[in-house]
Amino acid sequence: MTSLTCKFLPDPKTIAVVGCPFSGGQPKVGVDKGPIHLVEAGLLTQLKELGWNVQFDGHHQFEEISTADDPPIGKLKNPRFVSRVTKAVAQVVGDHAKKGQLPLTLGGDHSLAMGTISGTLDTYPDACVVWVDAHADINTADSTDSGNIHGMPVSFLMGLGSKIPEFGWVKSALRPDRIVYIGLRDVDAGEKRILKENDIKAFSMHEVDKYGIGKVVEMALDHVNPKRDRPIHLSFDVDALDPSVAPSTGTPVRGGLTFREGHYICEAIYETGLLVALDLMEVNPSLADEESVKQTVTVGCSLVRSALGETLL
Ligand SMILES: NC(=[NH2+])NCCC[C@H](N)C(=O)O
Ligand SMILES: [Mn+2]
Ligand SMILES: [Mn+2]
Repeated sequence: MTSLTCKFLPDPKTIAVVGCPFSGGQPKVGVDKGPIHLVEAGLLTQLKELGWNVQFDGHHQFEEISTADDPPIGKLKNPRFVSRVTKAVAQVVGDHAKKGQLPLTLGGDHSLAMGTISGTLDTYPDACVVWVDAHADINTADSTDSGNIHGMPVSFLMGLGSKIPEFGWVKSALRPDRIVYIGLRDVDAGEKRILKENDIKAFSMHEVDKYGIGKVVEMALDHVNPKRDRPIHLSFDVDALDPSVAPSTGTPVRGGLTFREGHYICEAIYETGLLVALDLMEVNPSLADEESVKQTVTVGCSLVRSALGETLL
């Protein structure tokens, strides 16, 4: 058994698995089945084998807070449902973090990160976020074309754009200099402007090609965590990986991270000993054939293991 290094967590080191079968932040059915497939693939046992105490309260049921009457607010789709679900997730993640546990949130679509990161920052105001994704997910209510809220959680967390009363519970707790992106390659024109205006650090696939993943992760951490003393929230959208590696996801974009580049990021974050929360989002087992689903779920489990202490040697 390995000895787990996580400076902010008391012994026994405990993971609280937060299963979030939720798809309201985007239009494709099936992403709500992601967490069920990840757990059924044996993820909880795999984490126990790494030496973690694993607590799983079952998948959260959000049906009771869904609402039949949820017309768009401006362009935003399912705004009330997304707000209620992410608010509940913020509470659960925050409660686990305050108990000294490491919340592992299994999505579900990436709008859930509005909740997970709120819960983290509520517990660790000094935390920084490493966001691994093909997309920046920083559209505002004004800049979005699609109206899909999974493309907007970062702007909501920063308090950018027009205020939507329904999301009034979200504090503007995320500072632009406390997030760094890795893997971007499909960023909307409005998002590019928002990233520039707010001076947000991003390492796109161009930088991954240019410097290599080792250097990129080092530069990313130098930016958000120069003294390596802040807690880290890692939010991993599986579509950061190339579609040849993780095909079953709602918005695949070619030219993504290789299998090893994705795992390297997770390993390097674990090695800091500063990880306090982890999201794995956007696994959609209803898209693609059976073999591709299995491949995507398997790679999702192994990314999580890498971020939680699995080493190659
Ligand atoms: N979490 C994701 N997969 N996000 C994709 C977002 C795509 C696009 N930028 C949008 O705002 O609709
Ligand atoms: Mn994405
Ligand atoms: Mn995303």
